[in-house]
Amino acid sequence: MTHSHPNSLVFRQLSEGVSNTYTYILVCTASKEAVIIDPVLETVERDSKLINELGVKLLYALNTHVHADHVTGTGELKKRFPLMKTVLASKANAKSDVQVEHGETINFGRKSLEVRATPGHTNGCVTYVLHEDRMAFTGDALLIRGCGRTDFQEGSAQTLYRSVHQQIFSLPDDYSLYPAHDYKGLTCTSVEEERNFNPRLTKTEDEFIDLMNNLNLPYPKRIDYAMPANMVCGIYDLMDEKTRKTVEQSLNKQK
Ligand SMILES: N[C@@H](CCC(=O)N[C@@H](CSS)C(=O)NCC(=O)O)C(=O)O
Repeated sequence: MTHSHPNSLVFRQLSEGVSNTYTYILVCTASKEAVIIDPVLETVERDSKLINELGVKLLYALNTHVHADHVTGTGELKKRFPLMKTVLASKANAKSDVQVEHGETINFGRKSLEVRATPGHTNGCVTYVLHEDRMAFTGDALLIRGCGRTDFQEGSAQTLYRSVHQQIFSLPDDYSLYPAHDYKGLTCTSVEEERNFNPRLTKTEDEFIDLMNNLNLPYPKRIDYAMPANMVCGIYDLMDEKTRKTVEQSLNKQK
């Protein structure tokens, strides 16, 4: 891994094409300590290879929330990097090594991610803010020109609207925003762009609630096994037998 400045960051945005999920790897170059955000089960092999090639020490695998559309890669990553800790918000009421609260930080080397609670898509959704590099990882709370749906997993349009306005749009204009998904090939946005051009979040709160309550989206195809699997961070040994078998079958089908 090459780097020019002791405080610099190595940053990788990785995509998974079936669920259109983005995974992020962040490395503090001074210490070579790293975190991964929202890894996906199907791409664990690829991500592990990259982590090894970069020669870094993976400290944490952070899930921005309990995903409903894909199985997290954190369980399989833990087998490959046994010292790594899984992280979820305590509000997710799930099993993880570390449970974070609003206002806490996750530290790797000289870098520090601030945890901001951004519920609404789910109760346990958080946004991770890396102030020194002017970046935030918004999970499904804020998507590029969109936002996470609010019709299951304790979703609430009013809560989401307030989360985005109070916790994400309150960041400086030039902060780059990285979502957990994009369905149109876009990769990154900024606070200023979303404050001006997000077709949902520029509406009034009442208009937003009305719009979100009438999206009528089909349920994610994998929700029935992805949610219970993600409630235990994708760790096979902690899954009930039916969930574990379904996860294994779905993985084998894709090989
Ligand atoms: N078709 C996909 C699910 C697509 C979907 O519902 N995406 C979620 C985020 S993952 S739960 C979402 O919030 N979308 C917002 C929107 O406006 O579409 C599947 O079957 O997995």
